Amino acid sequence: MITVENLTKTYGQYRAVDDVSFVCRPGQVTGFLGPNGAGKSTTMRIIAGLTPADSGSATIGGVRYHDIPNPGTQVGVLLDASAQHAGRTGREILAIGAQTMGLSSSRVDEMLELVALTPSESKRRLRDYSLGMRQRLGIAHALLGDPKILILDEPANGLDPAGIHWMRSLLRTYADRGGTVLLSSHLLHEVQIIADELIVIGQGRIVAEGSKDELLAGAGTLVKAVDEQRLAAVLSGAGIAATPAANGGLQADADPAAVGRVVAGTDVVLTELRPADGAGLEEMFLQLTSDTQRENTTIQGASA
Ligand SMILES: Nc1ncnc2c1ncn2[C@@H]1O[C@H](COP(=O)(O)OP(=O)(O)OP(=O)(O)O)[C@@H](O)[C@H]1O
Repeated sequence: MITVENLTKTYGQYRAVDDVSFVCRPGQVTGFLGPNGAGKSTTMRIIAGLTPADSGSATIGGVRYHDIPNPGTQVGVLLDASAQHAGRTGREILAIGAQTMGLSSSRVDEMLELVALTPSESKRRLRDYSLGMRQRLGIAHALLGDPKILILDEPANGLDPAGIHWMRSLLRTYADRGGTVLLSSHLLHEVQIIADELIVIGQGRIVAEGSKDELLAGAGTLVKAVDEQRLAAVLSGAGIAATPAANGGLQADADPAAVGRVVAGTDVVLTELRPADGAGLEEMFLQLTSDTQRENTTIQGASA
């Protein structure tokens, strides 16, 4: 379990992390979302003992990162996939990691296989790796010591669609086996698929947190019909507010069952009816992290 309590970090006059508190639990993937400069990396660096906080605390299993014996066997960290010696080969980087953690060298081959880096790729120098290959190597490095906790900053960055799919199943399996994952990303859709819990940060402050289902529950319904004007009229007649959705159709301010019930007794022919999840997260992200939202009230999910 990762516990962050009232964490604050200031650079000069600028408060990069402002009284941030959250918990990441075993068996769950916690998505850490926020726009550029929101304070995600700084928070993760503090948790991983790389940046000192001004105040507050960050512990892993109740212990500060620096106080964990052989930390790589407890916590896997990937903050910057390029932050390795560029002249070393992928295999050398993993071998040094294994040696430092006192692991058998067979672990290196296991990890290379896990992240699908071929023997010939593993002999190339890091400077010749693509970003996606660096991410794969970084994930291999984070998993080397078989830790129960993973802290990953933008791990999907640079991965191709197959790579993103691969990472998603890897992290899902890891969490389902009881692992704790804290993962930051700009890829809202990706986080939406992968995460159980969401933490949204804007200008150093947490603006929303809770289970994904709770946070998206209020997103309403995406509904499309052959005749959308007629649909809009029917919804409006039933007292359901609806606005045009970004990719066609209407976003109705009611759950799908309520919308379906209203439409069922009319001549409106629906072509789509579903929870407006995708649009919901993006809307929420933009709304909660816009420049004017610094003083916004935190939205708390019940199970946070
Ligand atoms: N060492 C530093 N010195 C001065 N300012 C810093 C330092 N590190 C981070 N900051 C500032 O703190 C703020 C938060 O940065 P941080 O890297 O944590 O954001 P982020 O949410 O990870 O952003 P991104 O998504 O762009 O990576 C930014 O305004 C950044 O400029």
